[in-house]
Amino acid sequence: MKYTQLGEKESREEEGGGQTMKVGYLGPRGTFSEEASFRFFEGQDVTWKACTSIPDVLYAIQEQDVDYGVVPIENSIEGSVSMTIDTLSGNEDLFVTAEIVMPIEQGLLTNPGCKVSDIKEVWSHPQGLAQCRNFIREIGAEAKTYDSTAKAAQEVAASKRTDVAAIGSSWAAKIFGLEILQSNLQDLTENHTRFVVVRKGAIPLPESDHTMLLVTLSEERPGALVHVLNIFAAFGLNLIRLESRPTRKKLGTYQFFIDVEAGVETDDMQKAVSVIGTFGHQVRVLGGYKKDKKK
Ligand SMILES: O=C(O)C(=O)C[C@]1(C(=O)O)C=C[C@@H](O)C=C1
Repeated sequence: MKYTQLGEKESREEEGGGQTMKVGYLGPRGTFSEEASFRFFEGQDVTWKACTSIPDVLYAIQEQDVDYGVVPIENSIEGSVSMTIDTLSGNEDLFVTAEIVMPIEQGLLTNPGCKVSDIKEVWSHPQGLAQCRNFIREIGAEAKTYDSTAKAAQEVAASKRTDVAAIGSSWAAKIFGLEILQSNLQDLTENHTRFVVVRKGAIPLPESDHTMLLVTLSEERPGALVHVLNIFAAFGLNLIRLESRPTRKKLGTYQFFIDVEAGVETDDMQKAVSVIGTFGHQVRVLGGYKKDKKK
């Protein structure tokens, strides 16, 4: 039996399936999240739900309004998308099943008849603004945040103003009838965002080759984190990401997001999780994925 990247058996017909999947993403139409979702679910029978914010995508999964959600988790220029990792860590039911890596090209989107020198404000998602910090400073514009790059584009179009611009995708420009005054605005040409596909409840992920964990140390003492890291090392497990985030319970206390280069189902991975647990540390498997090598 073959499994999909979502951990489901590939042949739905065999099980009398064939039903449409409902997938949520950050809307409105024209976001990078929409493009990532379309790429990942290409060729599958999907009904789409455009949500108004990243947490809304994750809440829609939790409330079973959608079967899957696609959310950005990390950008090569700006780092983690904290809204995603904090909502994931706060909701025990959410489970990561796949990864999508996509190049991000930010454009300056305006109503027709606009010049760069006219622009007083640029509107975008905080990640879009952060990726283009140098450009915004150079033109001396004020930055205004929106829930998504496409929402900003929609608002620029609705305003009909010629002294504001959105930062977003060429796809959003097309949808909202905007001009692309300048392309590739991001501070560095290498600009990739990692998205994850999330569902409610854990499932087997036999094809995964990476595991995402959330570790909370049993106590704050010298060497506690090193102790956990040594357990991974003892099982020969390579860590590709280690990030601390506030627990949001008490100032100065942290939890650790760890990506391990091993499938969720592998023996070493399961043993490492269990050994870490026996020392009183909390380990939650946030999910797993097959590395997206399309980058
Ligand atoms: O606003 C969008 O278009 C999104 O899909 C969100 C998002 C993000 O949060 O990182 C996705 C990719 C880009 O990095 C910029 C914005």
